[in-house]
Amino acid sequence: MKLQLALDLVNIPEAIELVSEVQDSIDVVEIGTPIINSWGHAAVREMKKAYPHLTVLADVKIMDAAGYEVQQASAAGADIVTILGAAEDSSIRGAVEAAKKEGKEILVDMIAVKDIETRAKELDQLGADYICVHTGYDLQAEGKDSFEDLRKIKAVVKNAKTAIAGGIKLETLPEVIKAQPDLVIVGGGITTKEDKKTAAQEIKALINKG
Ligand SMILES: O=C(CO)[C@H](O)[C@H](O)COP(=O)(O)O
Repeated sequence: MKLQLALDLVNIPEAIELVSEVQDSIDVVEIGTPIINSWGHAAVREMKKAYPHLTVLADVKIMDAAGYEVQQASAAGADIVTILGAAEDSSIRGAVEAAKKEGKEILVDMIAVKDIETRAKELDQLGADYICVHTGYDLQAEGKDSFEDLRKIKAVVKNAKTAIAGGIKLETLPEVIKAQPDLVIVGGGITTKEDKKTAAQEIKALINKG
């Protein structure tokens, strides 16, 4: 199990500064959608330049023109690029093809997908590298989580790696670990803490215990 730090509500210098505190505990650093919407691919480029040893994920949440979008994010330095599970199959195929060509990976975000099991099976066949269950901020505010969805996709996915995102913190991590995803994505569970280094270390230690 790997740990991905999601950076959403910071600017580029703040993102780079924050990673300096936690880099020893994380495997992947995510440039979140709000950062990319505000500052573009420059955020991906700057992060990769600052931490070439870290895997950088660009959370561009692609919905269309997938091959082009993957190629642009890859050129900026992204190692993993996200696309929405609700996108057309042809877009998923385009994203997977473009990523393969660049030696990158695709993470499919299942946010707002209603029939998680059926779509996860299809995405697995279409060659997704990761399939990620995700409770976005708006549903987190209604008290929802993705633990049950993770168990559902784990039961049907044969080739892709699995991931989970959305409101995960130290207290809820044991529930996540039980389902054994390949990638655990944590944003606020680290970034909102006064002592981010310790928060990341504690989360990583629990993940390493498995
Ligand atoms: O993609 C996202 C929101 O759309 C976030 O990056 C993801 O939900 C992880 O952040 P948090 O742990 O704070 O929920």
